[in-house]
Amino acid sequence: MNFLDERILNYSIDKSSCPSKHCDDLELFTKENHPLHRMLCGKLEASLLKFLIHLSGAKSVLELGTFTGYSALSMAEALPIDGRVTTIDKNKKINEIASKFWKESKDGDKIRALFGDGLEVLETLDEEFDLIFIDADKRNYKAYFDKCLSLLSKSGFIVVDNVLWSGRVVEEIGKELEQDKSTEYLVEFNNYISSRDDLVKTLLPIRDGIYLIKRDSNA
Ligand SMILES: C[S@@+](CC[C@H](N)C(=O)[O-])C[C@H]1O[C@@H](n2cnc3c(N)ncnc32)[C@H](O)[C@@H]1O
Repeated sequence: MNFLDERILNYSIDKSSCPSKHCDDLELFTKENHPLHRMLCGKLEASLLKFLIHLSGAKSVLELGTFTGYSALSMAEALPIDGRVTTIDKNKKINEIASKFWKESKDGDKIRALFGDGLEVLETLDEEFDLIFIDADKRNYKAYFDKCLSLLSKSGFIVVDNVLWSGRVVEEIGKELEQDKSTEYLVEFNNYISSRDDLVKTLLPIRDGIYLIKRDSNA
């Protein structure tokens, strides 16, 4: 869900540095060919991810939830030549779309795709990441976060998508909107993050809610 009026969203996109035409083609292809295209992070969030990479000088990015490879390619475009995006997804089939578009992009060879259950694949990694983008199943958000924190470089940060879950996180359980399991996981996750004094965090009501989190170096 977008919390912004569509005209304001489009105006913001128009005034931002957005992913390339190649990413636009991938986004369009996904919209025309995949029933779950709403899972795409979209232009404005991709623009924010790119900006954060430029701002922080991140070189090593980890993503949980590749889908058709849109956010991975957007982030790869912002990385220096020796930068790398490692992206994990359990669904190898959708990844065929990602691979096709990545191969056609000059930035595609910065992307390494790993397949399997997110938590299991995370256990196999023993390197540090400057930016970690969590955008997979909501059930495992807390477990992903805890593991990802241990893989973060000293000045690294974590971006977590969909934390407002179309606004359901503020609905009272049993009232108006039927609370689904994912809402419960997200409410728990958001409470967990906000309760931790060792973290600096800001929750942005952009698109479906984006949590930016890093260790508090003063704590
Ligand atoms: C919201 S989509 C990712 C969208 C992508 N980041 C983008 O913006 O283009 C979520 C992805 O998480 C993957 N996923 C769900 N559960 C998973 C799990 N347990 N392990 C790994 N990937 C998982 C799904 O297959 C899906 O492709």
